[in-house]
Formats: sequence, C-alpha cells, structure tokens
Amino acid sequence: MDAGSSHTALYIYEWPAEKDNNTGRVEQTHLCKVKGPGISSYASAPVKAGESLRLCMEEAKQWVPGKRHHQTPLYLGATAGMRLLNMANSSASDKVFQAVEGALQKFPFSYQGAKIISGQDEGAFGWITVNYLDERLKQGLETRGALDLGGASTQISFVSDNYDGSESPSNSVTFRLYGNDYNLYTHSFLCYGKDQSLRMMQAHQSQAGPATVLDPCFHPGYTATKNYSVLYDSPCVSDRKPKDAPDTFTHIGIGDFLQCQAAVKSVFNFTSCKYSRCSFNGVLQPLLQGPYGAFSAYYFVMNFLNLTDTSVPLEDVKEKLKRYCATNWDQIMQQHPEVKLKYLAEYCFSGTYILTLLTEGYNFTSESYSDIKFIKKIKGSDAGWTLGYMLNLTNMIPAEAPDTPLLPHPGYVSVVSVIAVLLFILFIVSLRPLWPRCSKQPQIV
Ligand SMILES: O=P(O)(O)OP(=O)(O)OP(=O)(O)OC[C@H]1O[C@@H](n2cnc3c(O)ncnc32)[C@H](O)[C@@H]1O
Repeated sequence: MDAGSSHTALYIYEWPAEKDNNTGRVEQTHLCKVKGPGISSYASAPVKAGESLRLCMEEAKQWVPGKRHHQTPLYLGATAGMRLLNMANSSASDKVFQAVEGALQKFPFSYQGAKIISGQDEGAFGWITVNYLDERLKQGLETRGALDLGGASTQISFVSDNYDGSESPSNSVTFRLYGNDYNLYTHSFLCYGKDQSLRMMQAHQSQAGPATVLDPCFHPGYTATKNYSVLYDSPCVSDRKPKDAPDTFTHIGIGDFLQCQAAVKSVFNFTSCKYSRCSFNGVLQPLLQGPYGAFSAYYFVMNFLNLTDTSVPLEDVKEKLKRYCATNWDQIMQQHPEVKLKYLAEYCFSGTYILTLLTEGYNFTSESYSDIKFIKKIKGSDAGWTLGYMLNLTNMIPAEAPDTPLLPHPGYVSVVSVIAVLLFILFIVSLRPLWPRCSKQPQIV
C-alpha cells in the first residue's frame, strides 16, 4: 500500500493458492488494485478511500470461491509511503490503519493484521518474488538481483560472492530455501523513490525560495503554479523549507537532459564511504554480480519511454531521452492524450533519475547495463514484494528441498513395467526343469 503518492495499491492473493500441476509453482492471483487518494486523504477522508477499498474487496469475494472465504487469510502490508507518514505524523498513520483495518474486517476473509514492512523486508521479498517466479530457487540456479523503484523508496537486493554479511551486517538477510543457503545483500533507500526524489531535487532547486523555478527535467512549454507548502510537506525535505519563500512558485520547464542529469545528481551524496565500496550516502554496496530484474516504476517509466531494451547501448538510450526531454510540452500532451498528466509531465525527470540512479548510484556501467531486464510480470505474475511477502507469511517456500523422486512418474512406470516383464521371463525360465520333455525324433542314418 502506498500512501505517499496519489496511488494506492492493494493486492489480494487467493488462498489456498493454486499450484500449477506441471511446475509446482504457486500461481499468484492478482485480484485488484485500488487506485485511490494518498495518505492525507486516507487520514482525513477515510470514507472516500474506504469506498475504493470496499469495491476491491467485493471483487475479491467474487474471485475466491464462497466456501473458501473463511480460510482465506488477508494480510495488509504497507511500504515507504506509510513509513514516511508514520515518521511525520504517527497519529495520522494510526488513523489510516484503523480505517483500513475496520474496512477489511467487515469482509468474510480471515484477517491477519496490518503492518508497515521494513525497507529490508521490502527488498528481500521483491528478490524472493523474482527468483521464485523464475524458478531459480527451486532449481538452485544463479539468482537474479532485484531492483525496485517505488514512489517513496527504492530497493536493491542481490547475491554477490563479495558479500558474506560481515561488512555492514544490517544489509544482510539470510535464507535457507529449497535446501540452499542464500546470503542476500539488500538496501532500501528511503526518500529515493521517484516521487520523493523529485521533491528532493526541486527542494535543491528552490533553496533560496524563488518565485520562479526553471526546471531542466520538465519539458519546454510546461508551466504550473505550485505551492511551497505542498512541495515541502514530506520528511524527506521538510527540514530544508526556505524561510522567506512566497506561498507559491511558478514551475517552468526548459527540457535539458544534461542539466537535468546534473540536478538529479544533487540528491546523491558521494562524499564519504567507510566500507570497501559504497553506492551513495555512505551505504555499502558489494560488487554487482549476475543478472537483474528492474520492476515497479523502473518498468512503468522505461516502458512508456520505449527504453526497456537494454541491448541498446547506454549512450543511445541517453540520446533518445535527451530528445524526449527537449520535446515541447504541447506536443507531448497531443501525442499522449490517454496518459495521466502527472505521470506525463514527470517522465523526463523519471527517466533521467532512473539512468542516474543505476549508473552513478549503483555503478552499472555501459557493459553491465545490459544485465538489467526491465520487467512488469514474470510468467503472468506481477514482479514486486507482495508475492514474496505472501509466500513467506504462509510458509509456501520450504527451507529444505522436498524429497524428489529420482525419476519422474512416467519414468517409474516404464522401469517398473520392464522389471515386471524381466521377472516374468525369469520365472518362466526357472520352471524349465518342469517343462515336458520333447520326444526325440528318430535319426535317419
Ligand atoms: O511506497 P513505496 O515502497 O515507495 O512504493 P509504491 O507503493 O509507491 O510503489 P508502486 O509500485 O505502487 O508505484 C511506484 C511509483 O510508480 C508510479 N506509477 C504507477 N503507474 C505509473 C505509470 O503508468 N507511469 C508512471 N508512474 C507510475 C506510482 O505513482 C509510484 O510513484
């Protein structure tokens, strides 16, 4: 559940989960996604938010067979948007939980409680989801790192031979899954989701409290009047609010990719690192290793920009984004009448932020960029932390490998049949002494 932006999602999984008979994989049933007001509306207008929640749950009731309603556990996990609200105003976040819990308990499912999950769990569950759906865990294959970009936070999780958890243990999560031990490196950067990082960049641009902000990450021709109090209404930037700023500022786009890149870089701190190597803000990051799946906003943004093909050289990707950012806002709006204006206005920033985070922040190079795959779904299921969360809470992934037969079922049938035929022949042969003797034919001399 994201209460940090205007987008709120509720994922509900059918239980008992359906298992695919061929692969044994648990199929995630994505029943509905609630789009609704963000934190403040949840806190101040729970009835309106509750309405979209009610509609979602009604849909869930249709999906889950009636006789299974009472045995279907319902979990609510909240992520960085709620972490931020809890930091800024814990009574408001309590109210959100009360409103949502009250609404959920009216339904016939087995409600198991609501929780704000930690950034570390969010990263680890995203990694489990990706590798579970890819069947890398069950088969003990090399795992895929998980890159998750939300609105309020971003997570990076991967297994590296250079990381055993001794350096910066707070970044380590260990698992035993299907008989294999994993030592996962994971880090969640609060405030580095795409909405909060935009605020941080704009806070940097408007430090002096000007009446006009010229923004290279918005298209030329883009103009909007914005409130300083709204911009700074987040714990990610609230301590930087300029004192003598007017109430509003005019936000003017100039669409310059290179300047945008420089502005985006201002949100990262590369000055100190007490570990062997760091990403940014003094956070340990072991050497990147293996393939990566990048999902949530990584996918939404790169898919919109037509930049999901990572075999395209990074320089060409930047060139395309440069042209896109320089395109006039009127033309952008004309070309995409169906896209939500807030998203449309921000794709230049979001694309630039993604490339900067990956290359400057996480140290992907022109070569290793192609190790990243932008993904929305894997085999029909959403990539994200929610499936991993559900699998964990319902103990769906065993620690030990199940006792697998040496041969698949048809193999057993064939082997048993062959052995049965051989035994029969042996039995017949063993009776040979009892066979009636044939009378000898008279010899003709
Ligand atoms: O709280 P956190 O952990 O930060 O994550 P989230 O719940 O906000 O994460 P989501 O995956 O729901 O959404 C990620 C962001 O992408 C935004 N988003 C959703 N659909 C989009 C689209 O089609 N185009 C652009 N942005 C989109 C959405 O508003 C969020 O800011």
